[in-house]
Amino acid sequence: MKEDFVLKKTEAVLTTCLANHLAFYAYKHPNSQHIEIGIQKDMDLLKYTDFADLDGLSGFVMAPFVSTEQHSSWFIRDDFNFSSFGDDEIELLSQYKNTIEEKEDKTVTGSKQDEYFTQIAAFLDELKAGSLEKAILSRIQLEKGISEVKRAALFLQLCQCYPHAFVSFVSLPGICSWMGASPELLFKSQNNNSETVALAGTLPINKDHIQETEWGNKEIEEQAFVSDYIERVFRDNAICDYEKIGPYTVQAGQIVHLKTDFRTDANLSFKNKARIISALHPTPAVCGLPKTKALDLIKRVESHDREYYAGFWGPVHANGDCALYVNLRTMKLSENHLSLFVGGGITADSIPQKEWEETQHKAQTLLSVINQFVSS
Ligand SMILES: C=C(O[C@H]1C=CC=C(C(=O)O)[C@@H]1O)C(=O)O
Repeated sequence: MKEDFVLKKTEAVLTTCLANHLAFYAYKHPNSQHIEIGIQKDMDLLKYTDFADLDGLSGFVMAPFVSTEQHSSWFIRDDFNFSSFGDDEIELLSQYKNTIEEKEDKTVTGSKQDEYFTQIAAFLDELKAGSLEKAILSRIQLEKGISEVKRAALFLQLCQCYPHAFVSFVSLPGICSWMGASPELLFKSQNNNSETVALAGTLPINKDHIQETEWGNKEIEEQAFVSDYIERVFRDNAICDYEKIGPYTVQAGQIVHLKTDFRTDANLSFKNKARIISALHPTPAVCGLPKTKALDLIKRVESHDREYYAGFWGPVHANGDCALYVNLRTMKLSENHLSLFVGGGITADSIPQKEWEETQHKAQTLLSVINQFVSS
């Protein structure tokens, strides 16, 4: 009963924010159903270049895959924070309105299947020549748009369907709006404990007991690249004392991944954390190895701008704690379209058809929920 009341109120708050063009974020952590909402009163959003500049602030970051003039790293202040619901908040919220109108994204295009196969062939040429070990190829799947009035309900449904994911919805009126259910932590720090994960390798679920999943060499190797990279970042940042658990199999919707957890209680200043975050991002789970060569290949071959896909997002607290997740299983919401961004790690052993199917499975994470709204 109380739960229903909170859900209704959450939906009403988000709907009011959307109607009044207020910049907001909403999210739930993995393994929690508690939804946090933060709303900024004005459109004076903070563009930051160095995460260290956010020291002492409380709000939410949304960082792109690569910072460009069009796609900045944003910080949204939590002028209103609706973690506990009183009676007067919606009333209070109605007093704030931005006049910015959402622009229709005219550049929006999906990736065609034959284009994906041409691109993967270009990736494989480079990988087989040995100039790099792994690179992530992504594509955009275009779907029909969801009207603004249904977006809050869509977010709540995603929260329900993916209890183990970081589910998030960010709306920056006149700039962009994204929603997703990420299985991948980039960096979390709470009470002097810091964690990250190496998540890579994908197979469809086909067993009742996921721990019995039989992983092939390609997946084991691509996940090991990410683990090795994290250990290198820890070493470079003088973190010698850490716990490493895995790799083990985890479920993310109808697919499974290999995951290794890394935890340390090393005393990290906010500056240290900022340095580690910028070294981790973009990890070899979304970019590749070596990082600069993979970035170059992605820029040359992919025909779309990744924007905030494979960037990171999450809350930052005034005491220096943060919980940042890789922006995966995600979509950009435009007036007439949903752009689902999906990708996968390509190595010299990749089989193009299998990689294509993997991106289809990943798209299902959001599609299975979206479809309930399109038909309703
Ligand atoms: C790049 C994506 O997933 C990454 C995370 C887990 C498994 C992955 C893989 O098996 O390729 C990717 O590295 C995506 O979902 O778009």
